[in-house]
Amino acid sequence: MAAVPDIRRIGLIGYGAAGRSCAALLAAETDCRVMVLTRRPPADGIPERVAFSADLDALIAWKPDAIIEAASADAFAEMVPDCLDSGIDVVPASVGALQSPEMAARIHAICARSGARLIIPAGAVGGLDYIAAAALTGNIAVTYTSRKPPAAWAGELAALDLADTARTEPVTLFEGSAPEAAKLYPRNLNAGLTIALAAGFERTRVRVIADPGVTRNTHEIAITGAAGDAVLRFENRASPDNPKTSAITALSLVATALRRYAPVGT
Ligand SMILES: NC(=O)C1=CN([C@@H]2O[C@H](COP(=O)(O)OP(=O)(O)OC[C@H]3O[C@@H](n4cnc5c(N)ncnc54)[C@H](O)[C@@H]3O)[C@@H](O)[C@H]2O)C=CC1
Ligand SMILES: O=C([O-])CC(=O)C(=O)O
Repeated sequence: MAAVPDIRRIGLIGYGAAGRSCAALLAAETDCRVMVLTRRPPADGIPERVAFSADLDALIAWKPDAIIEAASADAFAEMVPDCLDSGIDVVPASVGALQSPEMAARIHAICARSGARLIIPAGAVGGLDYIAAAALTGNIAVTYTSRKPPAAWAGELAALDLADTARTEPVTLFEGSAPEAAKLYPRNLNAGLTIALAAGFERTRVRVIADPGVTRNTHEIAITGAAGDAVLRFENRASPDNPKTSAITALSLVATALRRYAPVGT
């Protein structure tokens, strides 16, 4: 591993709920410099040590040590391949973009060629180390259940004419595979695909529930297999700026990006 540089340079794609939190967290590290790629740089409230650009070439030319993607599945498809092709590691929030077999194959080919890594963060959940370890037995079944308050599903419930129903009872929006879930709900099911990457797509089932009985974004992962059984449950506070996104997501993205500098670490 290369020596830790005096100044750590992190790029950031997206300046929405998660992106703003990432920028603030990174700016609090005095030896970090951040360049944010966003279509509309803010006029004020810019944290110290944070610069903005609307141009991917400028971000890549700045030579960040790593880039955090915190924008969307579309932004992932538009920009992450070029970042990796330039030899820059990427920590993506929009992991659901890998539901597309074509995109996954393209990313693998680019990384093999450039030596860069796509480093998948735990994001809104955890326990991926356990799941990946248990999956080595070849005998594992995982059920992931996402329960969020109806506010996190406002647009989707309205489109299905289920907004009134979801005010009083849980509405199951989806049951099936993780890639299908991420394709159908790219802004809400990155966690499902993250778990499936650790467990294996064919071993992971996903349930998605808009639940008026929960106030937090609640994720349950039930694992059964040859190594043992486990149930993991995460009750995440939502980001104040986006009810779909758990606040822990930005913390996970930054922790993952900074972990690459640690000479000793998890
Ligand atoms: N991995 C995980 O566990 C989780 C992942 N996410 C994902 O993280 C990402 C960011 O989430 P939030 O910050 O809550 O979303 P947000 O909607 O609050 O912010 C996204 C920002 O990215 C910008 N953006 C989107 N597409 C773009 C493009 N093609 N080019 C340039 N800018 C673009 C938007 O204008 C917006 O400012 C989303 O893809 C979300 O689904 C969210 C929660 C958990
Ligand atoms: O933030 C969360 O609770 C999970 C989420 O939106 C996702 O997996 O895309």
